[in-house]
Amino acid sequence: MPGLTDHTRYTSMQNSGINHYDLLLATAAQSREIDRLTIEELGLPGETLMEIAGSRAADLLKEKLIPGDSVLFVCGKGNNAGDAFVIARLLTDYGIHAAIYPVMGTDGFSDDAQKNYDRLLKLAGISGKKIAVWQDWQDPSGFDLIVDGIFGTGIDKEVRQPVSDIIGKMNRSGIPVCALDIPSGIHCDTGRTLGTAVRAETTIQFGLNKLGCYLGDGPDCAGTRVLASLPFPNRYKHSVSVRLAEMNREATEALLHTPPSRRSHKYNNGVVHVIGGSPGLTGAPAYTARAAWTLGLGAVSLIHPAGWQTAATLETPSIIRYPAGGDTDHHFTPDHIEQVLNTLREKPGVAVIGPGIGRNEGTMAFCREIIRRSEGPLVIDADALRCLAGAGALLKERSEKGPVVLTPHPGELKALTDTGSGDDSDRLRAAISYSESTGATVLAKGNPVIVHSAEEKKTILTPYDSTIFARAGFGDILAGNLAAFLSRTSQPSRGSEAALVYGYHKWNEIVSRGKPFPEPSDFT
Ligand SMILES: NC(=O)C1=CN([C@@H]2O[C@H](COP(=O)(O)OP(=O)(O)OC[C@H]3O[C@@H](n4cnc5c(N)ncnc54)[C@H](O)[C@@H]3O)[C@@H](O)[C@H]2O)[C@@H](O)CC1
Ligand SMILES: Nc1ncnc2c1ncn2[C@@H]1O[C@H](COP(=O)(O)OP(=O)(O)O)[C@@H](O)[C@H]1O
Ligand SMILES: [K+]
Repeated sequence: MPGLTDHTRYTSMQNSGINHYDLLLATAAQSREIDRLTIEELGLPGETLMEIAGSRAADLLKEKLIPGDSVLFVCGKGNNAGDAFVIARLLTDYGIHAAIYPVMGTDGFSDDAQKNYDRLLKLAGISGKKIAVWQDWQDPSGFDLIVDGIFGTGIDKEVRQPVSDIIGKMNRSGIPVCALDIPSGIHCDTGRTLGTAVRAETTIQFGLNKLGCYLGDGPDCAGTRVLASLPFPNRYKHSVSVRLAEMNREATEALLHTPPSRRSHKYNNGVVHVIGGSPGLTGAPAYTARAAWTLGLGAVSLIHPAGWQTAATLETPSIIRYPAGGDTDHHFTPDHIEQVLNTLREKPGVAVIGPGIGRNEGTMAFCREIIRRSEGPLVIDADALRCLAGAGALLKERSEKGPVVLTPHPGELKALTDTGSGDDSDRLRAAISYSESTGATVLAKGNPVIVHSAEEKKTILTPYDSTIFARAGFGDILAGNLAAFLSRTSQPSRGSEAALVYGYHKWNEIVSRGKPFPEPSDFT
């Protein structure tokens, strides 16, 4: 068999006909509760769900396997093993040579796993097909695929011997692994490795995407992620509040063509003001302003300390400059507050504060006052985020006046929220709790990017590798793009999602034009 190396089918399955529910990312408890409701309230037996899950997965695998191929099923004792037994039965009937390795023995299977183990052996009996049941690990060379049915969402402690040893052998075998639901050893809620974890080429998730396949070690261990649908009523999925960003380019760009609305509030939506700059950091606010301008706004202004005027590399004459203070002012200080607030009031729009602004003490005091006294949509980026340490109350008050989006990278998020180790799961928790306590939307940069809007009670994760943007200047571009999108929508999470998705498609467009490593200036 050719192996599961051709990912196009999986990828296209993931991208085609996406509906909102296919983007949800569930925790283990949410998965269990949705299972429970479907079984107990709707009355669809768990055994039926397992049959559907197994048959969806078998159909996917049949596209990659031909009769005569050999598949090793490595199984635990829970329902994840039950799924594997269903697949083994269906593939055996299709002409695959199956071997089963129950790594923890054959006693104590869950009820549904036991039923399907018995059915598998019965099928072998009635059809005269031989199914090898391994007692110990054997040399797997000669197998075309290993199916990982050891642990699914039910893992609750570190993987120990002998299972950890077997996982190591699976990983070193060189044979492609297809994980069922989640790679065994990955925690469903955090993506953390519980001692050791399967490294799969493909992961077939059942019913709902699993949060752990998108956080921490999850993406590396899961490989290509596929969703096989189960008949869980959508009504039961409403408890899941985390989802993937919708990578729809057309819808994203259409938002840019939404005319500045004269909706509820008085702000002119076609205007962005960028407040930033300090010695040595003149490029950052220029990038931000240009990134906003290229998205078709009515007006973009750059408000900067007057002292660095001559050093600025702006190159876009349409961007209006507002030098603050006099020629000897190289940093923003509290002396500039009234002048800057007057500029913001003259032409209401979206303000971005922070690119290249520096961390000088006077500048921090300036930032706090601008944040406190400005009105309307506000993006707080880069060093301006540092002025918020211990100023949650200020932010809370400000968020009541208009949407505020913070764009911390992991270091800034840590400083803001005092989180622990700072892995993805910590970032997720920190972004949600800081947003909830302050009312601001948090766009936590990193891989994945995590957006949480307290106002909309939504959390969004990027589904692509965002490390492509880990080059100096892309944070500034994102801040400008974000401000432009916020000028077109009153929903901060929608504006944030759109800015991220826009950047991703723009990146691919530049790469497809023959430039392998796009740079920030390509976005302006
Ligand atoms: N019930 C349902 O409606 C469905 C469940 N499905 C499958 O069921 C899976 C969840 O099944 P389960 O809840 O039975 O859990 P798992 O199959 O993930 O396995 C949990 C079992 O392993 C044991 N265990 C957990 N951590 C361990 C460790 N570190 N070392 C040794 N043993 C450990 C537990 O005590 C339990 O017996 C899903 O991931 C999915 O694959 C699917 O069949 C779809 C439908
Ligand atoms: N379109 C995008 N999609 C996903 N992530 C993005 C995008 N644009 C920027 N980023 C994130 O922003 C980070 C860069 O911002 P930052 O670390 O503040 O750097 P800088 O200030 O040097 O520009 C990237 O590592 C990435 O996490
Ligand atoms: K698994």
